[in-house]
Amino acid sequence: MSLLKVNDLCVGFTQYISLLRQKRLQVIHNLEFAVDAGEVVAVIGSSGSGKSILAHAVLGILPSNAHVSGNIYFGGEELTPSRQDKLRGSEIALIPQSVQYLDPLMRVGKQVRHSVKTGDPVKAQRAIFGRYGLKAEVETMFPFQLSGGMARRVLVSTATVSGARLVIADEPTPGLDAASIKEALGQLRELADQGCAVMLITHDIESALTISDRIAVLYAGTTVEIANREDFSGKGEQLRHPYTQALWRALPHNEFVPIPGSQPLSGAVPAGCAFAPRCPLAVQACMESLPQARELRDGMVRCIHAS
Ligand SMILES: Nc1ncnc2c1ncn2[C@@H]1O[C@H](COP(=O)(O)OP(=O)(O)OP(=O)(O)O)[C@@H](O)[C@H]1O
Ligand code: NI
Repeated sequence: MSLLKVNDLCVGFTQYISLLRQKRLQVIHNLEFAVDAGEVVAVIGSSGSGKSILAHAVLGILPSNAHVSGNIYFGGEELTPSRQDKLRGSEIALIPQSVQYLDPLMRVGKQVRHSVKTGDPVKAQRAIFGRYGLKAEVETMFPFQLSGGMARRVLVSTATVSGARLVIADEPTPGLDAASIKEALGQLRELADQGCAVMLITHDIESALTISDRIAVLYAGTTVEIANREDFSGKGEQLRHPYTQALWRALPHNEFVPIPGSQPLSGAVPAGCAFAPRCPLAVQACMESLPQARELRDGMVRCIHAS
């Protein structure tokens, strides 16, 4: 049983076109995701594919005009809004994308202590700073006094001291140099090795592959494939979906061939398989209905051609 399981998730936003007219913008539909204790599962997909919205749906921090359907289970039980409120910041922690999430007016030691749920907060904060190589004087600093790398370590410390069972890292590496990327990813892998479930949201497939056990590939708001790390090898013959194969081939160290066309915008996603207009394998049936999610070779795929 997975610690976190997301089944058939749909998220839409109500938008007002005029004072009296409103419409529903569907940004996630029929999305599947799961992560277990001890695993890192990456969520990859291009900008606008719904990665952050998935994270926010799990955390229960979507804006009030969002409509959510489908099922989210945590520890085998339905993750209701009241459970989300209870578990967020304790059993479920977010490592946010930006260091701007730190309170600019509060000393960072104090911020980290706020997340400690059991035991002595000062002791816990000092121990975690020590583990992440933050010197004793850092606890009295304000966020603006920290380097980018130090600020990120403070964010990871905050998630770690909370004793979370599920850590969601939303784009933890953009703009970092190679050494810092390696460090940030290494910290996530370490959390998983200590028994956490880690959901790693990223654009960067190559980095994701260095630490992830499995990869969920999002396209236009739905999961098109869940693959194992080893499936990303050679020419991508083991990959199940034409989009994942195209992403793999587009990497600089592979064939470096771009995928023609672009991902449809929310609200303009075609019926059927959203990738069909760009897919070399597309046939009439692909345009007609969304392919069922099916298990294939110890993974999942939504494509009628996959075998
Ligand atoms: N509050 C909102 N109201 C309406 N649409 C929204 C809202 N928040 C996000 N969206 C739309 O939902 C879609 C998915 O957004 P999301 O932020 O999850 O993408 P993402 O995959 O995280 O992209 P990125 O890689 O750029 O962070 C986008 O088309 C976005 O414009
Ligand atoms: Ni995002």
